Amino acid sequence: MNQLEYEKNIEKLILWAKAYYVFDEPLASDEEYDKLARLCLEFEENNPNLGNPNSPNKRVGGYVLDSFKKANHLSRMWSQEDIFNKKELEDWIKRANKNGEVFEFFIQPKFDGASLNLIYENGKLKQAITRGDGTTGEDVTHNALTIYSIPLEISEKSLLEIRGEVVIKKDDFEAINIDRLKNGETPFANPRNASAGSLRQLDSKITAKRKLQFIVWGIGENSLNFSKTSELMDYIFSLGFYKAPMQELCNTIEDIEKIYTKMVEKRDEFTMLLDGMVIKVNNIVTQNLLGFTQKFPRWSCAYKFPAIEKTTKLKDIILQVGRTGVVTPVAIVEAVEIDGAVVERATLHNFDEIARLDLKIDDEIIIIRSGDVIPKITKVLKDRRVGNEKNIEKPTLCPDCKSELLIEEIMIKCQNLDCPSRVVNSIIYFASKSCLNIDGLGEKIVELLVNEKKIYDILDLYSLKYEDLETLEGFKEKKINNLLNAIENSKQSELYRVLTALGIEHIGEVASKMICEKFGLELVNIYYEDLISIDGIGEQMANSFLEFMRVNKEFVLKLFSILNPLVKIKEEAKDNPFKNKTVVITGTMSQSRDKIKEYLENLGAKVSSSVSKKTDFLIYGEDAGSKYDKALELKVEVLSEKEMLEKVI
Ligand SMILES: NC(=O)c1ccc[n+]([C@@H]2O[C@H](COP(=O)([O-])OP(=O)(O)OC[C@H]3O[C@@H](n4cnc5c(N)ncnc54)[C@H](O)[C@@H]3O)[C@@H](O)[C@H]2O)c1
Ligand SMILES: [Zn+2]
Repeated sequence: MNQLEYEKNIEKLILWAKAYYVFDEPLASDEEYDKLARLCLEFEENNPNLGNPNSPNKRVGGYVLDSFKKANHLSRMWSQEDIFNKKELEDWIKRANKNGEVFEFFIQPKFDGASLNLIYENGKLKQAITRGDGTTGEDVTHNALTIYSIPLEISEKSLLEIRGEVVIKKDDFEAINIDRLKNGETPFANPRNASAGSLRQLDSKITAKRKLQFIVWGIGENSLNFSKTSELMDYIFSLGFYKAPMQELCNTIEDIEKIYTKMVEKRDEFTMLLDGMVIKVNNIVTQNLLGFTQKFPRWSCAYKFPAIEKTTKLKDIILQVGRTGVVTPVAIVEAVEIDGAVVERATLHNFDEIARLDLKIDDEIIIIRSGDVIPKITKVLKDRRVGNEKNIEKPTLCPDCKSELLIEEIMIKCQNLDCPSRVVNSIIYFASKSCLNIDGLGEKIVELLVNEKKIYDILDLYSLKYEDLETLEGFKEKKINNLLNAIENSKQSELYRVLTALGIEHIGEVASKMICEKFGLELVNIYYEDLISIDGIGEQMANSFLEFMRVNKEFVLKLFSILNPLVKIKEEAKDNPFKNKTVVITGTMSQSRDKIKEYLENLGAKVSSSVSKKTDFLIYGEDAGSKYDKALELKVEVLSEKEMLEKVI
């Protein structure tokens, strides 16, 4: 990189940092930002006189929003030096530990959110300030007051700065984005941007709605007397701050690596987003000797996890037709490796999402893949457009059977029941695990059977013969027999599985079970009133079910006669004091609670898990806790296990 390129890159970094820190709307993935920052750092190290004083490598990242009152921290806030692998870990330790002492390390998860400094005076929360540039931040005290995990009062009376991360649960993040979409606002790209954006609101009513959490990770100004960070932190947790899981002590690089591997494995189990772990030298005297660079403590570093967000390019959109005829767009992207997997596709749900993202073919995009969730596009990098990106048009004809598509609000549907894609997908669904569980009848084989015109619908499966399959490529004796056996064995499945397998819109496994338990094979003859009388079946479900039966009754009867499904009708319970009553069970009983639950359900009771005004009885065992108190408060009748049994006899 020459000086001109360096200056250009610094300009870019500053622009990206502003977008990220000030507007909570990144213009790049973290990985791209970190890469560029490192390249610039290399230049700065090789050319100490040419470095730009405003380089993000030389300062703590944040900028302060003008609309807020500014406030100073009592002592400086810092960033963390990033490391990405074992080699960098070894280098960091070598730099920190010049004399080769035995270091003890204190390790904490690094939650990704917004940094916040809380000033407590005389045990009272006095001020809450965002990190800003490390010296001055935004005064967000009014918003901090709405965060339940920030105590307003603590028992420590000396002047104390408590530092932590304001984060948002992954589930709450999804909910906020759904809400923002409804209001026509752009969704946040990730939970970090969502927490930073929610903390920096002028109207604290908005912050209050966002369910922010505060996770303490350290302190600033203080007069506490501890010799180890781990002991200091235990004291801070004892003041009433939330203690995150996995705070660990260790001595060797190998142990640090073990903890790292464990934390990476568990990362998806955390309810909040983690982007690494922070390693701190535990001894506070050593910390003071090591001190700080311009930007971070020399006695700690952030060991980053593999990135789950990457930048790539949208190559194309393909259309998939599901079993119900819904046409779903799928993004085909330039292959990119994310956390060990090569990603080439991302879900898009529907055409509204394409419009909302303002996505065009050839756009550069940020894509996220975390855990087992299907990759998703979180952001279109519009400032990188060059002008020849192509619009994505809504289809009017089915990509498979070419019949005209029906546009139903945000859904686009192929209505042709014989559409090959629909047929294939409905057979795949019919054979799937939660339906008839026909082993060996997966996607590829169903496609082959339909394409080779061996079957046209579900019923044809049951008239397949050895000779039909013999001629197909890859079908040898064993495979043919296994498949035919699996199909034969699916006869006599439970009725509710057969009903579920039909894939009637809005009728899933739970609804199927309820309908089958009540009506058995008579379900083909029932009326609206019959259906709606089942608790849990609403108008939409009833209509969908009846419409399906109106059109497909003959087909269903034929299927029943071939399959001869197993019918289990639940007998109506005899009259008793618990019939049709809502019951809650709490505490330890003479038998397992599941047994008691089953017993009550056989009596016709609905067993619920929480006490409310609608609860008729609370049955309690030993050590009954808050549910018992709540029942008394709501004047719900409470019965011991013995009293319950006496009532029935
Ligand atoms: N995508 C972009 O355009 C863009 C732009 C700027 C910065 N960034 C990203 O932001 C990061 C740099 O930001 P940063 O300087 O705020 O650093 P950082 O967020 O990586 O790390 C420092 C912060 O970590 C937090 N933290 C969490 N747990 C902690 C713990 N246990 N102990 C101490 N601190 C803890 C603190 O708030 C601290 O301020 C980079 O990783 C970069 O990728 C991205
Ligand atoms: Zn079609």
